[in-house]
Amino acid sequence: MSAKVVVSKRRNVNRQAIFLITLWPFPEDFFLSDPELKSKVPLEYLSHKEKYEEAVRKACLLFRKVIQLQNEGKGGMDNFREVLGGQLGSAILPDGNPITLHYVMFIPTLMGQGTIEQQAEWIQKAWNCDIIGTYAQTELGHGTFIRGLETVAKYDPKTEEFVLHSPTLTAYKWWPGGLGHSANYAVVVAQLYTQGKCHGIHPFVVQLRDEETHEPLPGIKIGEIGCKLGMNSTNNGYLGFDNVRIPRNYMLMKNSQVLPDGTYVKSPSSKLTYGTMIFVRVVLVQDAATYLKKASIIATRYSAIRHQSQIKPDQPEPQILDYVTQQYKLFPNIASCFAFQYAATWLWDTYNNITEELETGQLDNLPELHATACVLKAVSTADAAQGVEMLRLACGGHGYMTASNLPSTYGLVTAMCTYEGENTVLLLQTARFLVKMWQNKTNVYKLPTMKYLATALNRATPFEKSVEWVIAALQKTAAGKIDLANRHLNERVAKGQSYEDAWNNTSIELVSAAEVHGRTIIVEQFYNTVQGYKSRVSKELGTVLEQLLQLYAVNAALRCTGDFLRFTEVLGKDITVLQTWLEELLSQIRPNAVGLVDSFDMRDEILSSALGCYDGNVYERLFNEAQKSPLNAEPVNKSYNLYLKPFIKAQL
Ligand SMILES: Cc1cc2nc3c(=O)[nH]c(=O)nc-3n(C[C@H](O)[C@H](O)[C@H](O)COP(=O)(O)OP(=O)(O)OC[C@H]3O[C@@H](n4cnc5c(N)ncnc54)[C@H](O)[C@@H]3O)c2cc1C
Repeated sequence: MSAKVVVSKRRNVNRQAIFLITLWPFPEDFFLSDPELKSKVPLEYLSHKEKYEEAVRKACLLFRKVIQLQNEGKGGMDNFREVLGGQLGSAILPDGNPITLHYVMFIPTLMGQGTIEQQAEWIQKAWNCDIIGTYAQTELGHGTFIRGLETVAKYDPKTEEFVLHSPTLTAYKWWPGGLGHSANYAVVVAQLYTQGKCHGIHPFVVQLRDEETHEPLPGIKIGEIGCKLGMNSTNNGYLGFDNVRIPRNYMLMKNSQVLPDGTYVKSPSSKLTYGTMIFVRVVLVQDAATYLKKASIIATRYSAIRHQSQIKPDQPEPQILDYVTQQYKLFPNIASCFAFQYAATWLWDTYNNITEELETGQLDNLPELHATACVLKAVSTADAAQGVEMLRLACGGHGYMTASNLPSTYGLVTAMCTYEGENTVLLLQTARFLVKMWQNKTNVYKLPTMKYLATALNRATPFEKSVEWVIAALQKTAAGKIDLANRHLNERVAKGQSYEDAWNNTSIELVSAAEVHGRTIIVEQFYNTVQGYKSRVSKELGTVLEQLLQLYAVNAALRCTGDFLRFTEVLGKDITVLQTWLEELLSQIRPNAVGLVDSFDMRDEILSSALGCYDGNVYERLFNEAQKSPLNAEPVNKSYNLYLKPFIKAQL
């Protein structure tokens, strides 16, 4: 039953060089060679409960090993990032990790919003995993509109305690990862009342379960929310409070405070509370790149193995990779992997620089960072989700198999479009900042990602076949769309609509303007990165990176031809040139396609895909995976005698 095939045409790319550009070293073997981190039965054959129990077992072992590495001085925070992210993390826990929120949200919120004393009290315990936390913000009735949250924290100066209460069913917390049965603490976001006045939402540390028995504490109503499209081991939970009392100093008070007598002291800037959310959005851009890389490797390698139909009647079936429509499904996604990777790296550096400024009280660049993180999170996760689905379709029927790992990768990636800010809502937030900047253009000159707005609209952009032209045309289009949306907004207000109604009525255009702005940033960062690399890498590698950059740019241009025709000098004949350019690039990239995805350097254990393995033994692996179905453990299933036989043999 062997169908040994060697994936061809791997030689043309300097694999090592791209690897150095895109990844950092990590002791994967330490994790992947541990038999205890492998599942004995494929997860899909377990019950919901068994899946959760298996995920907790593995998650505990995983973090124990990370802590062991830390104690041995091998690696730092990167180790956590790796086991929580889309590579090793999703390989070992393909349906989600019930402890992720502890590291991704609970600890960062303590660090970002706790006072020095609160950090001293909580962070060591959290790092040691003496307590396991989650972040409980979303409620059954409200997610996006956090000001509408209903959970109440009322201060009682007599006992110096807050009383947490869920006044309605819709006030129940709903969604937090690990909340169901894993965490024993949570940062809970609730409406703060003191001295008879509501001061809006604030974060509180709340103990949910007994530290020994893990039983829910009195007044805590807690459970898991049930099955989802994906991430079925993340143990997303619900939580209600029945007048639960916590000490005053359990409110995280780095920014706002409640004094013992109940006096409320306001935060110097409401923007300071954005920190954790921005951090996670920045990280998600990297995750979008990682998941898309995974799907691109699987689909591209499979396309080199799969032979189907005929291009010419007298010739053998070609590799499906030779069909141009197949190349169009695969290669723009490969280019997107590079684009998102470079955008993620740039955003991470920007985030770190601005966070350092915040520490010195300098808040000037925070709104731009917020707007940029919103738009990049929205565009990269939406494109990655669409890309993974496209890559799944590119694998035909076998892409629909769980064994391809494409369905569960889609489950993980599409969730990112919703959590940490639903994408449309994030685009509207960026649009709000763009409109503000547009209305006061003198400010725009100072902002690195938006200074183009000051001049783009009036700049001539005669068509030429170059990435520089695509960037200029995208900038002009973004500026044109913001200008038009702003005009329509003002016209609606002039006709008597309230600003809020006018905003809502203009929101399709606003979202679209923000999206083009995001694409402009991504192409620009890709361009800057490739220019920077050119002098440092071999000529051949420089050429391949340039081809990928061009492909990403021309594809971005072709995705908005309608807008280009409206807002730039481009003509119908120029679109034909763009189309031909795209086709030329597909054929130039074809010989390097497999080498390029190999350069992402993901091990077979991380891909977890019968279709994507390095050796190309697709059919053998698919067949072996099928043997793991519990139905194949016996030749005749009992349902035959119980139902099928009586049905077939029935004398009607
Ligand atoms: C897998 C997963 C994990 C999660 N983990 C956590 C967690 O750990 N902790 C936590 O607290 N929460 C968590 N969440 C919740 C998540 O943060 C929310 O689902 C998300 O913020 C979206 O809010 P929502 O569900 O209320 O959607 P809604 O806001 O109800 O969105 C529904 C629709 O309404 C639209 N809409 C809403 N507001 C506007 C507006 N102002 N303008 C235009 N359109 C609008 C949206 O675009 C969308 O199309 C998780 C969610 C998922 C799916």
